[in-house]
Amino acid sequence: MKDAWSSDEVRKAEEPLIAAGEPLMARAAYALAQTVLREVGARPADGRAPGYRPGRPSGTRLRGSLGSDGLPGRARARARRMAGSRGDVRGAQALLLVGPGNNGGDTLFAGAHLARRGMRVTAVLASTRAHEDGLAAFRVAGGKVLTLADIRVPSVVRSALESDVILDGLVGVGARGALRPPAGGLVRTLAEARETAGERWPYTVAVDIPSGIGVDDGVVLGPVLPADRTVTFGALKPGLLLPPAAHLAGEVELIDVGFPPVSGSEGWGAIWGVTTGRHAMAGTDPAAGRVRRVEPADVAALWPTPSPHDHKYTRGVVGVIAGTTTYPGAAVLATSGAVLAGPGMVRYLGPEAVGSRVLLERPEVVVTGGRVQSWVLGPGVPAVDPEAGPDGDGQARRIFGALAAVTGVLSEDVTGGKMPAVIDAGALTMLEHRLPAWAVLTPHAGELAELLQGLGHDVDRAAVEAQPLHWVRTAHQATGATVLLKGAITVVAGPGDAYAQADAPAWTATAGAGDVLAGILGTLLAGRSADVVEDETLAARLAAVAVLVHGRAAARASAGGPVAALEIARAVPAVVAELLRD
Ligand SMILES: NC(=O)C1=CN([C@@H]2O[C@H](COP(=O)(O)OP(=O)(O)OC[C@H]3O[C@@H](n4cnc5c(N)ncnc54)[C@H](O)[C@@H]3O)[C@@H](O)[C@H]2O)[C@@H](O)CC1
Ligand SMILES: Nc1ncnc2c1ncn2[C@@H]1O[C@H](COP(=O)(O)OP(=O)(O)O)[C@@H](O)[C@H]1O
Ligand SMILES: [K+]
Repeated sequence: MKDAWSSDEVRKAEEPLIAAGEPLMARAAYALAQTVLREVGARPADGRAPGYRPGRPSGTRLRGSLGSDGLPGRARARARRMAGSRGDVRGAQALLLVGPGNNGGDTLFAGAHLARRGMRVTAVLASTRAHEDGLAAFRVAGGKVLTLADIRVPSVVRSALESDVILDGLVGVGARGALRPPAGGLVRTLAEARETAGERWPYTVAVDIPSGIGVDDGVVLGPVLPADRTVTFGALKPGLLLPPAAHLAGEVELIDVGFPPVSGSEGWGAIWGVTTGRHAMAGTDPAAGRVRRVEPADVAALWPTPSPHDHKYTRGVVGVIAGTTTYPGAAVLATSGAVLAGPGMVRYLGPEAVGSRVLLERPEVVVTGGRVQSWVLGPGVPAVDPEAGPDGDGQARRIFGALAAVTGVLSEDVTGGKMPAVIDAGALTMLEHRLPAWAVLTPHAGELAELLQGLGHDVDRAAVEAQPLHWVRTAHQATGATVLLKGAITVVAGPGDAYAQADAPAWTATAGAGDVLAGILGTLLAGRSADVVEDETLAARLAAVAVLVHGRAAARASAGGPVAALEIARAVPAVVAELLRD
């Protein structure tokens, strides 16, 4: 599990370490410089750093821990390797964008390392203030210092285009709001120049965060220079995991500067004396949990893996109400996703003609009613038209019945107990009662905007995409349900922690992929139905696991090319097997 720390949390972690005289900035700057030396040293003969591809997906890679001398272990090993190819970086050019705070300080100290290794390094100070010791060290090492006030933006752009690498050290966790002038104007112009330059633009490294992103909520309120790599210190920040900001961070490299290790809420509680697992944090709601990302290594502990004592009914039965005679494909895709994620059984409820098509693809599906341990409601079922009333071959009527069980309107004697559910597509327009956290809404941005409009919020698709965490949390609070907002980075929030998953290739944006996801999640909820009802934070975690498995299945089926939704479902068993084995 990857955990992001809010800017306040980072400060609280730094305070005692700084008070104890730990050289945090020296470690940060050293590791940053090693990264730059590695990237510049590996550049091809044409002078461009490798790996720059506009729009390539972001990922997160963790660095090694600190060595006994307080320096990051792997970075040290790299430094020795670099010594053999020292000439590689000599004469290469670096441009530093330097702000007034410690983020600028990190950048100046890193620039001093680069200059000592023979690089030609220029720092552009965006403010009248700069980190004094950093500036002194940079000057002593032979770095050239310019101020934005003296040289003006067009000359910085020219200098950028002549450089091999740019370091963005304007603001870090001390940032508040969009970048203000003159830094804002500089970054806007550089971002435009990058668009024009394409592949000719130098390798760009963001120091701690890309300056201008919302550190704690991932919003992008103004200009940001997209980075190829972000070297972040101590802990990940929510804005490096959350859309839209995470799309601007490139590859994220986490440098251990000596913060205490944290794994999950327990470790966190131990550090801060918090025992509830809930804590003031990132994002917009101080009562909400942290921002996290489920990783492949987390899946085995959460996946409902059968034991020798199980039979099909103990493993969980998924009930799918999806598809109509007009949209039969969604029924095939949702049941396929459910079956191939490995439940005890899948029941399908719907028009006979659709059931027959489901059976052609998946003969394992049972097309009669009966007890289920989770519902998958709505894929391929049209939105309810208030004028015309329920329709869709009786699917809306069936969904209203299932929702009555999920919301607790029907007595448990009738329903057989509390019932988790995936509520997708047309079923999102049929919500009449408050939902439990073990009901998971799975809208895309347009559907979430419509849902929120129905709840009285003035919001459209673009607004949801601009502030996904905020609106997902708002929808959770308004409905009670766990909410999963689908996208290139899928955001999930329920009671407690939120999750931001970036597992799928862009080819996944294809009709029917969401239906498969609904089926996979249905199987997870059925397999762990008792647990999700017991622990109201579990549905969000399982939803994040479903997104991870779905994304990896899409990547496997795509193999870098186009992918059809049914092929995503077909790739699920191999992906799950691999995740359970590792
Ligand atoms: N505290 C420490 O010892 C360490 C801090 N570290 C670095 O220090 C950074 C935090 O440093 P600071 O707290 O000094 O803050 P920053 O350097 O992130 O930024 C604060 C400065 O930027 C200005 N600023 C804030 N918002 C702005 C905006 N929207 N537009 C333009 N200017 C804006 C502020 O007026 C202030 O002068 C981290 O991100 C990290 O890079 C690292 O060196 C690790 C150790
Ligand atoms: N740019 C993208 N990159 C990766 N995955 C994406 C992207 N856009 C959408 N997705 C994923 O594709 C799926 C599309 O689902 P959805 O919009 O519900 O389509 P449908 O209703 O046709 O099944 C979701 O899992 C979503 O997270
Ligand atoms: K920065």
